Amino acid sequence: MGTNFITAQQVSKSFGTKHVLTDIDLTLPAGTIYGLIGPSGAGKTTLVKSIMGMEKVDHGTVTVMDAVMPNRQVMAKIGYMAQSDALYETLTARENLTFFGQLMSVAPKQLKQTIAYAANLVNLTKDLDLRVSDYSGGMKRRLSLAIALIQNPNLLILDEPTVGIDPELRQQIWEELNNLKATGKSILITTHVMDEAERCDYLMLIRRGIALAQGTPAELKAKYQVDSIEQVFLKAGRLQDADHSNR
Ligand SMILES: Nc1ncnc2c1ncn2[C@@H]1O[C@H](COP(=O)(O)OP(=O)(O)OP(=O)(O)O)[C@@H](O)[C@H]1O
Repeated sequence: MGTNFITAQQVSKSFGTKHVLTDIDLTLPAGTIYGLIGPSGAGKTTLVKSIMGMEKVDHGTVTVMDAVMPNRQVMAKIGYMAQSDALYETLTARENLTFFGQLMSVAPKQLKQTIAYAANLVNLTKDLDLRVSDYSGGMKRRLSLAIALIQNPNLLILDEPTVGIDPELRQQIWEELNNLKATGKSILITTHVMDEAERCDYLMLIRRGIALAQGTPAELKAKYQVDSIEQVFLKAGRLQDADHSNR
C-alpha cells in the first residue's frame, strides 16, 4: 500500500440544489488520528460516507488503501461505526458481535478472543448476554464501536463514536485509539466535541461543506492566534461569514 490510507481529492457532493461538500481534499497517512470537526449539518457524515463509497460523489476522487472507491472489498475491510446504530435488537450483544465477526470472516478461533477484547474496551463485558433491546442509547453506541473493532481493522472510520458515552469511558476509548494508532493503524473520526478535537493529530474544520482550515491542533491555534480549537473554529467561521457577505 502507498503511504496513505485515504486520499480524497476535490470531492464535491450536492443533494438536489443543496451543495453539501465543496472541493474537499483529505489525506490520511498511516498511524494518524484525523478529526473532522464541524457543527451539525456541516457535511461530516456525507464526507465519511463518500469516503466509504456509500455516497456517490458528484466530482472528485476517493482512494482508500490504494483502491478507487466505491469498492466493496475495501469497504468490508474498514472498521466503520455509523452515526446511527445498526444492531439486531432482539439478539444479545454477544450474538451481535458474533454475527458481525462471522460476516467479516473473523476466524472462529479468534472470534472469542476479539469479542472479549472489544467488549472489555467499551466496558460491556458483564452485559454481553443482555438483549440489545434492553440496552441504553450509550450502551448501543459502545456496542457499535466494539463491532467496528471486531475484525482488527487497519483503518477505522468512526462517526461521532462518543456521543452518549460518559467522560470516564470516553477517556478510556481515547487511550485505546492512541494504542491502535501506535501500532500503525489510522482513524478518521467525526466529532463536535472540542476537547476531542484537541486529541487528534490532524484536523479538518468543516462548515457548510467547506474545509475552513486543516492542520495539527497546534498549527491551527498558531495560525489563528488563539488558545483553543473552539476559538479557531469561531474565528474561522466569522471569516467565512465575512467572506460570504463580501461576495
Ligand atoms: N440523503 C440526503 N438527502 C438530502 N439531504 C441530505 C442527505 N444527507 C444529508 N443531507 C443534508 O446534507 C447536509 C449535511 O449533512 P451531514 O449529515 O453530512 O452533516 P453532519 O456534519 O454530519 O451533521 P451532524 O453533526 O448533525 O451529523 C445537511 O443539510 C443534511 O440535511
